[in-house]
Amino acid sequence: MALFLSLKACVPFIICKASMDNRNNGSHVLEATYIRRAALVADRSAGFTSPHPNFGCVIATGDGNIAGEGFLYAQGTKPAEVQAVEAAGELCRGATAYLNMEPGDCHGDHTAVSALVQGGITRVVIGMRHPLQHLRGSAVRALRSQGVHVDVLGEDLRSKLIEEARKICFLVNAPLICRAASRLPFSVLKYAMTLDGKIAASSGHATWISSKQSRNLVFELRGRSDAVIVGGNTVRRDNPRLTARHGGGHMPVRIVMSQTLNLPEEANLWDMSEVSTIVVTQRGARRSFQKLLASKGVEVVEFDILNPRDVMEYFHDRGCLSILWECGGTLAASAISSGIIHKVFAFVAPKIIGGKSAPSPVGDLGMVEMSQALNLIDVCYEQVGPDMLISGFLQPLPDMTPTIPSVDETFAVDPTVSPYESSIIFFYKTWDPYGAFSNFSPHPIQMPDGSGDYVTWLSVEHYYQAHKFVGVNDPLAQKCVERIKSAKSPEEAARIGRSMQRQQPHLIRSDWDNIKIDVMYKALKSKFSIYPHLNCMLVSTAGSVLVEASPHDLFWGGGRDGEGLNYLGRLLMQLRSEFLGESSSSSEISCLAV
Ligand SMILES: NC(=O)C1=CN([C@@H]2O[C@H](COP(=O)(O)OP(=O)(O)OC[C@H]3O[C@@H](n4cnc5c(N)ncnc54)[C@H](OP(=O)(O)O)[C@@H]3O)[C@@H](O)[C@H]2O)C=CC1
Ligand SMILES: Nc1c(N[C@@H]2O[C@H](COP(=O)(O)O)[C@@H](O)[C@H]2O)[nH]c(=O)[nH]c1=O
Repeated sequence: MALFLSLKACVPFIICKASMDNRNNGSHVLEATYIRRAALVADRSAGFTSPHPNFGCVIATGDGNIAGEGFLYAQGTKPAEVQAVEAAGELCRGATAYLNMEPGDCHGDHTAVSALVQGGITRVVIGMRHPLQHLRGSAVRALRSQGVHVDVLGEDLRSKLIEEARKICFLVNAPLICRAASRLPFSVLKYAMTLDGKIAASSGHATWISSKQSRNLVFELRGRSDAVIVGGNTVRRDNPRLTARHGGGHMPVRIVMSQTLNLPEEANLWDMSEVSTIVVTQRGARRSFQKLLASKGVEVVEFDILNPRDVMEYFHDRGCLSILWECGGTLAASAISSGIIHKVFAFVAPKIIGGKSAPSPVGDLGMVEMSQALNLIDVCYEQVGPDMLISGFLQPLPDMTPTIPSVDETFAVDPTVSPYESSIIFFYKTWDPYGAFSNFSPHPIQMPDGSGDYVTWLSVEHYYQAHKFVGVNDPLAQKCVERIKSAKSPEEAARIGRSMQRQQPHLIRSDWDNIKIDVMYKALKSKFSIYPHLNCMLVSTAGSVLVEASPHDLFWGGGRDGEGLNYLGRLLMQLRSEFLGESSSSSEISCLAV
């Protein structure tokens, strides 16, 4: 089938036994191979069951053999991980489990996690985190807390091969990702056209443009969808059945969009014996015809203004993950203009029909220059019988990588940030728009000293640097504290602190690595509590990810390419959350500690 074909093109069918050496040579051959396989395995239920989150699990032993596999057949059936562990039996001990997606602990019972832990799996490699916010990160945390080593692609493992494998994981769960990110079902526009770009002759006759092989593939595409949708004119012209005759099991619901309800009284789509049909229409349209449809068992849903976006939002709320649009060019143009089409499958038949008025796949989009054309992304070309299938995305799948690399989830630190949040506020130099977030900003703070008296520090940086040496029983360390405290500028304080740390590492307090986050947190809390305008500025960024754009500080900053841990940004987000009254317990602070 089409999506499947695209996957097949990317994934070797026969996964060879890969040697363990591959794992250590940095190229991630083994990880990429087995994750791709897990994604393919995850895809096996497609067409048989209603679209659902696709999970696959592959268990590989230390010598590179596959010991067990499993996939989630349908919601509510045995999890992929449980099946794979059962299949692998004793071979699970010390083995690695490859999962295309983080298990979704929907019911709080951690079935998948428990199966892996009890089976004796010591390492889990995960293709992508769960896209649903309330499940995201939960299984990763649970596995790690039980001593299982977890590597998430794109976070803990990065390379070209890993990127390609991740992409396949995204493809396998594209509908879920879209649904989670946009609250719309994943919409695929499919059409068959002649080589001269017509979807019918000028008479409207269209059977058939594409070959039998292509049409069989369309049945499979339908089987992978929750619903197939056409416009009123296609019903009038083609009298389609829109059933999935692919020998699978799943049949999509059929949806007709018609404003006028000027539809035939007898039509294949009103035959509800195999599968049901829903007609969506404009409020008040042809009430008598609505009654006729109702008498045949066809559900009619009225919209105030019938447009593709409202219809898709409605079907999202009815639980649809994926919709196949098989309409003509009029409705296709309207759907594309509304921005709800994610992917296109175009079957191009080597035929020429001509005809000035013969319809084309997409009607008017209001574009006048080629520079306005929509460019497809991740385009695949596959030959299907005599036809060529060209597929690609009209909009990129939302990136599931945490916006900042995280030991834990940003969301856990600050619930105002959505995992799909694209808005990032970078700060670094004090003169930048959000420069006041920098520790070098000239905002003195008052902090209690050892005896509880409040002492003024010229900046957060002064306080932080000095505390590397506070409490160390050495006169030189005490001298360092004084020197840093009286440094004229934050830069000077940083310079003294860093050079003393390099030159005299024995002067650094022994617990520094454990307490440095807490030291910074206290200083920041003071700064953003003392200055109301700073507090307002911080709170005003709610919902955005804060990243200290330091290219070289990979602990406090985000690094040049996002490789830094961005602890300063995280602490600020945590503080922001606290100021906003969001719950943020002290345990969250300690969970930030590396
Ligand atoms: N080769 C192929 O892949 C395909 C070919 N075809 C061919 O295409 C031709 C029909 O194309 P076309 O007329 O474009 O048919 P469409 O399937 O695009 O139907 C258009 C109709 O959709 C309804 N509609 C409801 N809401 C909207 C909206 N917001 N925007 C636009 N339309 C809306 C209207 O129905 P109403 O008038 O009832 O209110 C409108 O007339 C036929 O000849 C058919 O054989 C069709 C599908 C696929
Ligand atoms: N003509 C044409 C297609 N047309 C689409 O298929 C519908 C008919 O489906 P069914 O009645 O179930 O066989 C029709 O209304 C239109 O949506 N599809 C294709 O793959 N290739 C073709 O050449």
